[in-house]
Parts: sequence; structure tokens; C-alpha cells
Amino acid sequence: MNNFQLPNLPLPSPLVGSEIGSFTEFTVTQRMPNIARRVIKENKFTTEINQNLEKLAAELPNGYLQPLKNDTGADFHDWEKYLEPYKNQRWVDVPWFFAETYFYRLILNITNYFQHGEWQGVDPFLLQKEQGLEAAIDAIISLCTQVQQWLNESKKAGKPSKSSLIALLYFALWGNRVDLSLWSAFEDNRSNFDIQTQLNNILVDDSFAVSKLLAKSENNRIDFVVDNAGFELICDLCLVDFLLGSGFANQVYLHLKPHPTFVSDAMIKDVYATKDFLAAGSHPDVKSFVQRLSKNLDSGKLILTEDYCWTSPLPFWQIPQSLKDELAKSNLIVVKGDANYRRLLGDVYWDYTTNFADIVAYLPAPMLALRTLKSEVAAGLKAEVLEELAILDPQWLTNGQWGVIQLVDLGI
Ligand SMILES: O=P(O)(O)OC[C@@]1(O)O[C@H](CO)[C@@H](O)[C@@H]1O
Repeated sequence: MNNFQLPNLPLPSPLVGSEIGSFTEFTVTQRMPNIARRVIKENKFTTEINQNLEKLAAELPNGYLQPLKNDTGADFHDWEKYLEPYKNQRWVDVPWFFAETYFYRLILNITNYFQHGEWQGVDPFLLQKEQGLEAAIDAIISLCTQVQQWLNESKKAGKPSKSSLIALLYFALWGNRVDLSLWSAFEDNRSNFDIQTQLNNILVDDSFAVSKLLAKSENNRIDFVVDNAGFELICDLCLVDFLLGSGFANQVYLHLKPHPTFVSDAMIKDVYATKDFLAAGSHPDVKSFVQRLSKNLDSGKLILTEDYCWTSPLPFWQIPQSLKDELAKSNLIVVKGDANYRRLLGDVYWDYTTNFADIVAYLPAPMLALRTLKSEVAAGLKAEVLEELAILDPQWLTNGQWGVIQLVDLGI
């Protein structure tokens, strides 16, 4: 295990909502209030709960962080510690990742998610997660058919196909475009896109290096730090299906969220809900995908696990030692999505050309980031690419049109 416990570079300042004109400001002062108001619209909570949600929405642009009442959540005392340095500060003045993560935890506090009673365990974002799946059914069928074909080819060849693996990495990457905190399920069906045309929008592509790393051994354990439910989760489950079915991996762990957050982030219950949704379909390739998924879950080849670390506001280099020790058993840690990428980098203003491995030098195993850019954090990009992007697409950092497949393998 490498001996770095932190990025081996001095940390820049964090993104904050008070940065005038930034996407961060837009998120804290406009997007997050809208997300809180959508929770009111999409649920049938009591008047008191809705008034408190509206109060939260109204205080975000200029107001102060409200305390967390003890809602018996397992992470309540941890949150008391997290909140200490930011008490009585404005939402726009605290680090953005803290503000956003706390915002979603506060929503559960207000809706009594953890407390015994009518609303215990009610996912405030359930409707959008369900709509997300229904909107993507055509893409799901074509992906399951493709995976079936790739598995058959690998079996016939007697060895796992690197090109099929790479193609599924692209699907898992672009599945991340569909994140419901940014787009509603119906606003624009972003699951229908042609992978080939997307290759030009990958700013760093280490997919071939990933295929070489996994081809080195047949007993790989691969750990996914999962991001969104819906179509992205299905892309991830198809990648997992191929990894296990082709022999690239003999065990896969999915690290999921212990409670609803970031609107569409996936929990263990969402994996089973997705399996049930697919099982209700009639397409033969989808049905055989579901059968393989069930078999992998029942046999322990696919493990679903959750930890409150994944919903904490801490940067990845502060994950508990016990989790670090667990991840040290992995041959490859796959970190999905933009919010997790922000955690990897600590959600600070790195120069975009900073060496990615110099920052993410603290993980105990090779790590692959699959991320579509939806926030003003980046690293590992070439100066000439930045020059081109500035002209080609000034919104490249936040519009979800660009992606990275970044591998850090320190030969641990
Ligand atoms: O982790 P995901 O689902 O890819 O993206 C989530 C997220 O990065 O998207 C929003 C737009 O930046 C942010 O508010 C939030 O952090």
C-alpha cells in the first residue's frame, strides 16, 4: 500500500458558492433550491415538512447553514463533527462539496427519513429514479443485446475480448451523463447517443491500459464506487456482467450509498428495483441479462455493500482505514461520476494540467475514474487540449458533453 495518506501536493482552495458567475454559484443558489422544491412537488409530505423544505430552499442563496436535529440516523454524530467548523456560516461561503452533501442529508432530516413513522425510509427522489428507467428502455434493450453478443464472442474465442471491455467502459462513462440532479428523466433522453460519435469527446482515454491491467490476471477483484441509479446503473451492471462472464474478474463489489442523496445516487434497494424492472420486460436478451445478474448475486460473485463514508462530505483521502484496508484487496477501484471525482480531488481548484496521479496517490489499489464533466474541477488534462476546448466549447467543464477515463496505477 502506498505510504501517501494525502495528495502529495499542496492543496489549492476549495470551490465555494460565493464564486460569482461560477457553476458552483449557480448550483448552490439556483439548482439546489429547485431540487428542494421538486421534492415538495413529487411527494405527498405534510404541510410542516413542505414548509421546512421551502425554508431550506429559500435560505440557500444568502442564508446560513441550519443545524441538524437528532433524527437517529446512524451518521448523526459524525455530522455533528463535520458541521463544527462551518457552524453559523452561509451556504455560499462553505466548501461546495460540504454544502451539497449536507443539503441532501438535511432533506432527509426534514422529511423524517430516519425516524420511526409514516415517512421512515421514503426515498424523496424515487419518482425521478423510476422515470429515469422507463425513459431509457430502448437503450437498455440494445445494450443487453450487445453484451450477450460480446459474451458469446469471448466464449467462442476462449479469452475475454479487450475491445468489448473498452466499449463497455465507454457505455459506463456516457451512462454518467444521465444524472438526475442535472437533468430530469424526461428533459432530454440522454441515454440515446451513439458511442462512436462520443469518442471525440473523451479528453483522457486510458481504456486500453485498463484492458491490459485486467488481462494480467484471471482472479481480479474489481470494486465499483457507484454513482447514479437508472440508465447509468444499468450500464455499470452490463460492464460488471461482462467482466464476470468473460473472465476479466472473478468477483465484483458495488459500493453503494446507505441513504438517498444527490437525487439519483444508487442504493442497494435501487439495484434490486432495477433488476425487478428489467425482469418485468419480455426481451430475451434482457431476460438472460437478469438471469446472469441474479446468479452473480446469489453466488457471491457480485457483492452489494454500503457505507456511510460514501455519503460523508470528506475527501476520498479521509476515508476510514477499515475501508481503505478493504479496498486494498482490489485489483482495480472504478470510481464513477462527477461528484465522486470531485471527492477524489477534494473539490479544490487544481490547475487542470496537474498530474492526476500526484493528486490521487493515496488510494491503496489501481484506480480508474469514469466521469463526465459536470463541475469546475479537473486534473490530468493537456495544455493544448485546454486551448482547443476554450474555443470549441466554453461550457466544457459543466455541460456533461465531455468525459475522462483516467487510470492511476502506481504499481502498488
Ligand atoms: O456524480 P454525478 O451524478 O455524475 O454528478 C453530480 C454532480 O456533480 O452534478 C451536479 C452538477 O455539477 C453537481 O451538483 C453534483 O455534484
